[in-house]
Amino acid sequence: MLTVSTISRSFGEHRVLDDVSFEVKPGRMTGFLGANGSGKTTTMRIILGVLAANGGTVTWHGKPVTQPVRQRFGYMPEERGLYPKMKVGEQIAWFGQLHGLPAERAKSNAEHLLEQLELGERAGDKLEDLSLGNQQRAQVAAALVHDPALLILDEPFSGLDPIAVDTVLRVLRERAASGVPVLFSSHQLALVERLCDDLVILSGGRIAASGGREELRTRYGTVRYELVVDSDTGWLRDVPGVRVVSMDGPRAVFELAGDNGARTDQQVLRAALERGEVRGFTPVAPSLEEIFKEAI
Ligand SMILES: Nc1ncnc2c1ncn2[C@@H]1O[C@H](COP(=O)(O)OP(=O)(O)OP(=O)(O)O)[C@@H](O)[C@H]1O
Repeated sequence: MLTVSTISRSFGEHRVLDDVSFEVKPGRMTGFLGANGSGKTTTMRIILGVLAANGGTVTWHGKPVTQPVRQRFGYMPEERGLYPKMKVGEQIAWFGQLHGLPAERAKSNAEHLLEQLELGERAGDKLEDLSLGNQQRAQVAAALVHDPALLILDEPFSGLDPIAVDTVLRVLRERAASGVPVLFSSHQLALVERLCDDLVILSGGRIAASGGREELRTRYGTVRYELVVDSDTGWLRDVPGVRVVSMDGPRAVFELAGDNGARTDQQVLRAALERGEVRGFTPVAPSLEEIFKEAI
């Protein structure tokens, strides 16, 4: 497990990170969210030792992160760092060797990864001859080629089409399932919602929220209910304590005012049944977008 404890960092007078603590757990995909400039990349650089913290610690399985430990981390930086003129396959294998793999193993890992990322046929091409999306897949391969014990990925899905997102996602999930903690930043909330187990949300350099996705759903965001009846739902507007979010004939989405929702939702259901047939009555969990807006 990676543990970030009370790290802080300033650039001049600007305090960019303030008392940031969170964990990245084995076998889990952790989404790292925050508005532009909230400090995600700075945090990742500190984890990787590219940048020093002004205070706080980063530990791996409870011990300080030393250079040999860091060598086993996989990092996809924000500023993509592959060589445009070098052939993709050779380049990925070379990155494996840089991280300490023997040449043969680096080569076979590179071949396997490029196949998995559906880039196998482009292994002999120069990086600059690939489309931007395919270059991005090659970046993912470079971060994974040495079978890292931890993965830190800065915006791995930006600029990928939906098919490529699924391909990269499959590869990352496989690594997570084998026990590797994965931390990735993204601005694509719908995507994060679909694929992460845990979330860390930064706001202005501080932790705004962190924890399991489902746990955050119950902690943040207001539960809504969807009611579907045979006739019209217009009467809902006159029920005290009910705030209608949207209404379309027989279908309405509403929230309950106050914290006594458990009883009141049943009262609304009974009121609906008194008026006729009820076809659906379902709590609607808040979306990650709602959680994000509420947390920051
Ligand atoms: N080397 C630096 N010198 C001065 N300021 C810096 C430096 N690196 C980062 N910053 C500042 O720190 C703040 C946080 O930047 P950071 O790149 O960590 O944010 P981010 O959450 O990754 O943003 P984005 O989502 O836009 O990538 C920004 O205000 C940025 O300008």
